[in-house]
Amino acid sequence: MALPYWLTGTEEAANTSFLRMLRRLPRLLRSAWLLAWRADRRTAGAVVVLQIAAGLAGALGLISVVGVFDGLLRAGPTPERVAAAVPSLVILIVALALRGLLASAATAAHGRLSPAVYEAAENRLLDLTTRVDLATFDDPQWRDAMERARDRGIYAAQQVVDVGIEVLTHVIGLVAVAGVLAVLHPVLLPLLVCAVVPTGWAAVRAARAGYRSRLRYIAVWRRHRMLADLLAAREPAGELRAFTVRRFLVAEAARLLRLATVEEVRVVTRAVRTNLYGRALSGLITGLTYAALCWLLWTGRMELAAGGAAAYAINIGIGKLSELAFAANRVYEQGLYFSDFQGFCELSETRAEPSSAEPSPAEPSSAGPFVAGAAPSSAGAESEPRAPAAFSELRLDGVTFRYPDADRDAVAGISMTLRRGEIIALVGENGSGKSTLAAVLAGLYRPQHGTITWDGADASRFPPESVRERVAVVMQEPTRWPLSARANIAIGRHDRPASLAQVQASARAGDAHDFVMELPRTYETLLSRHFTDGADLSGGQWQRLAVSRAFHRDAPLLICDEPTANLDARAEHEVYRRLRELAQGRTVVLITHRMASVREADRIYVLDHGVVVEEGGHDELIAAGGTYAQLFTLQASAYQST
Ligand SMILES: Nc1ncnc2c1ncn2[C@@H]1O[C@H](COP(=O)(O)OP(=O)(O)OP(=O)(O)O)[C@@H](O)[C@H]1O
Repeated sequence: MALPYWLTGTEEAANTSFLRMLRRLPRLLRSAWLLAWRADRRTAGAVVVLQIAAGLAGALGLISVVGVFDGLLRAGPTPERVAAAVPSLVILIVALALRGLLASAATAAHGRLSPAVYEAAENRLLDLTTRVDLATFDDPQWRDAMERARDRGIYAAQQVVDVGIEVLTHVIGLVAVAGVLAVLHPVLLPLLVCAVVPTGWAAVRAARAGYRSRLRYIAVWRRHRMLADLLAAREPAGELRAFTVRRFLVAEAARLLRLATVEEVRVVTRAVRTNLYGRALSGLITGLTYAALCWLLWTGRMELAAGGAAAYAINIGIGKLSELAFAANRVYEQGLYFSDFQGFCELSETRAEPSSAEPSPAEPSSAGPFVAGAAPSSAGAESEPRAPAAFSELRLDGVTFRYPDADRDAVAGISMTLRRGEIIALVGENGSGKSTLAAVLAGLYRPQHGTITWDGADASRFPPESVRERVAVVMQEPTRWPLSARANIAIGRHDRPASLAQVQASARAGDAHDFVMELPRTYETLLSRHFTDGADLSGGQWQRLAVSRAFHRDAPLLICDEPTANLDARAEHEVYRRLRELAQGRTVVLITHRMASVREADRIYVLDHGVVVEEGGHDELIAAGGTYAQLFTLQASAYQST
C-alpha cells in the first residue's frame, strides 16, 4: 500500500529547506484560518479586523513621528519648532492610544478564540476517530497517524492559529515601517531585512532539529507513556504485584524516560548554540544599518529630521522583524505537527463510513422490550434504503473478510441462512473466525467478497448505522462503561428514554438485577473505582450486565460472543433459558466453547481456519463423527470422568 503523502511528508518536512517552508506557510495558515473560522466565525472575524485596525493605528503613529522630527529639527526659534511639531504629536498620541485599545480588544477576542479552536480540533478528532470503520482501527498506519495527531496535533492546531494571528500583526507593522524607510532612504530597507535573516535562519534550524528529534524518538515516548499508563491503572495493579514485576517495569519506564531526556537536553543545547550564532550575526548587521544611517547623515544625503525618524523606524522595524521571524518560525514548528493533524483528518475522511441520517429516537415499545417486532421502526432519511426493522431471513453468500495487512482471510466463502426464530451456533477452535464472522454479521466489518441479504435486500446498500441499529451484540470482552449500573444497561438503547422498570426488566433477563440491588446505591451506583463512591463488579457480574444491555437493545438479531464465559453455572443456565425465550420472533447467533449450550441450537456451523467445515443439527453432526463430534465428546468425557 502506498504511503499517504503526509506520512512520507513528515520525514520530508523535517528536512525541508527554509524556502520550501516559506512556500508551505500560506497553505498552513489557510487551513488554520479555516479551523478558527469554523470554530467561532464572529470572534475569528473580530480578531482579524481588530489586529488590522491596531496595525494601521501603529502605522499612523509611525508616520506622525516623521512629522514630529520634521517640526522639531527645522530651522527657526524653539517655540515655533515645538508649535510645528504639536499637530503630529497629537496624531501620534491619539494613534498610540488607539493602537493600545484595539490591541487589547484583539487580545481579548483572541483569548476567546484560542480555546474555541482547541475545542473544535479535539471534537473534530474525536468525531473522525469514531466515524471510521472498525477495520481502520486494525490498520497500524492509521493508528500511528492517530497517535501523532492526538499527541501534539490538537495543541499545534491551536498554536498555528495563535501564532498565525501574531504573524499577521507583525506583517502589518512591518509594512508601515518599510513604507516609512523606503520614503526616507531606499538603502535602509534591505539592510534592515538583512539584519533579521540570521535570527530567522537560526530559529528555523533549531525548530527543524527539534521536530526531527521528536520524530525519531516518538516510539520511545509512546512506549514510555503506555508503560506509565499501565503502571498507574487499576486493572493491572493486581497482576503487577502478584508477579512482583514492579521493579522491572518501573526500571524499564525510567530507562525509556532517560533516553528521551538525554535527547531533549541535546536538542535544547544545540538550539541555544544555533540561536546564539544567529543573534550575534543579526546584531552585527544591525550595527551596520546604524553605521549606514550615520554615513547618510554625515555625507548630507539625508536630512537630520529624516535621520531621527529613520533611527526610530529602524528600531521599531528590527523589533518587528525579529518578532516576525520568531512567529513565522513557530508557525513552521507547530505547522509540522499541525500537518500531522491535517493528514490524520484527511486520511480519516477517506476511511469514514458513509454517513447516514441519525435515526430519530424511536417511540418506546408499548409491547415491552423483548417482544418480537418491538425494535424501532426505520426512521430518519426516507430516501435512502435502511435495514428493515425486522426480517424473516438473513442470507450470507460467499462472504470473505480479511483484516488489513493480514496475509490470509479471517473468514472465507461463508454461505449460511439465518431465519427468524432460530438459534444459530458457531463453534470452532480458537482463531477459526467465529468472532470475525459475528462482527461481519453485525455490520462492523464490510466483507471484501460475497453478499449479505436481509430478506433479499443487499445489506451493503444500507447505511452501516442502520444495520447496527437492528443488531444487539454481547462482546467477548464487554466494555466496562464508567457509568451508573442503570446507564450501563440503558446505553443499549440510549436513543429511547427508558423507565427504571424497563431497565430492571432487562436486568432480570440478563440475571443482573439481584446483584445490582445489593450495590450501595442500587441502579444509580457508579461502576468505576476511579471515582469516589464508585463500585466495581466481578468479571461475571460485568458479563451479566452486558447481557442485560443486549437484551435491553431489543433488536431482531442478537449476537452473543461467549456470553457466559465468566458466568457461574446457575447464571449461565438462566441466561440460556432467557436466550431461548428471546429467540421467539428474532434470531440469535451464539458463539461459545461450551458444547452443552450448543446442543439446543437449531443449526450449528463448525468453522476451521475461516471456512465452514460442518453444518447441521446436534444429532446430525454427532452422527457424522466429524470435528463437532470430537469437540463435543472431548468435553462430555471430561465431565463424565470427574
Ligand atoms: N483485529 C485483528 N486484526 C488482524 N487479525 C485479526 C484480528 N482479529 C482477529 N484476527 C485474526 O483473524 C483470525 C480469526 O480470529 P477470530 O477472533 O475471528 O477467531 P475466533 O474463532 O473468534 O477465536 P476465539 O475462539 O479465540 O475467540 C485469527 O487468525 C486472528 O488472528
